Amino acid sequence: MQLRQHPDLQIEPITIANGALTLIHPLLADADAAFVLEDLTQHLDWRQDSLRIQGRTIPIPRLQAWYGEPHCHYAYSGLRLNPTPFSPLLQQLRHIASEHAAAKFNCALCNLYRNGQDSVSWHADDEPELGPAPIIASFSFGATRTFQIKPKRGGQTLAIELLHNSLLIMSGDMQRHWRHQLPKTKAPVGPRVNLTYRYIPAA
Ligand SMILES: O=C(O)CCC(=O)C(=O)O
Ligand SMILES: [Fe+2]
Repeated sequence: MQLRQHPDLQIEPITIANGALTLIHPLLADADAAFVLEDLTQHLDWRQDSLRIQGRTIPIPRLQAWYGEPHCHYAYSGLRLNPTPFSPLLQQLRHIASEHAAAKFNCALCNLYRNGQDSVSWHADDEPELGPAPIIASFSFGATRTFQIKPKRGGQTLAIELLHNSLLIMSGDMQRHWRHQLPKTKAPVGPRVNLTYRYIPAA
């Protein structure tokens, strides 16, 4: 299936100091976005990973999957993930991400937030293998969740609502100067799929 762009696609630059953020919504034609949500929820290689913290094994509060080219090993908080090759659908989304971000991508970290108790805590995607100023293209499908960012050196937290069928592009010095998180919520929310496309050069 060939994904179609939404006829009312809007591109909104979000001004922040020391970094760049662009939010695109609505991204895909409504029926295509519904198909993508269903397909990714059903068919990605979702895994429950755990972290070892002070000798204890803690399941991370979301399911994850790691896709990309064979050299794209990804070390994340003590996990080392081997990539699954992109499916045709993930290839198409990679292409859409590349067009909007004017950048190439060769891997994608996928997150499934099953409900409001799933989350990702404060971090920056500043691993050395991503380079000094990584461009990250982050798709959202499913439940609306709040994405928060705050400057590493302290200051106010900003909140951005990530709606179904949106694409958030983080670039410039964003990962160097800011952290981000997706907090838990007590509100009753359904599942949300997030895909973050990244680029890791071959060694
Ligand atoms: O779910 C999101 O919108 C953010 C995910 C994220 O920050 C990450 O995977 O690095
Ligand atoms: Fe992140």
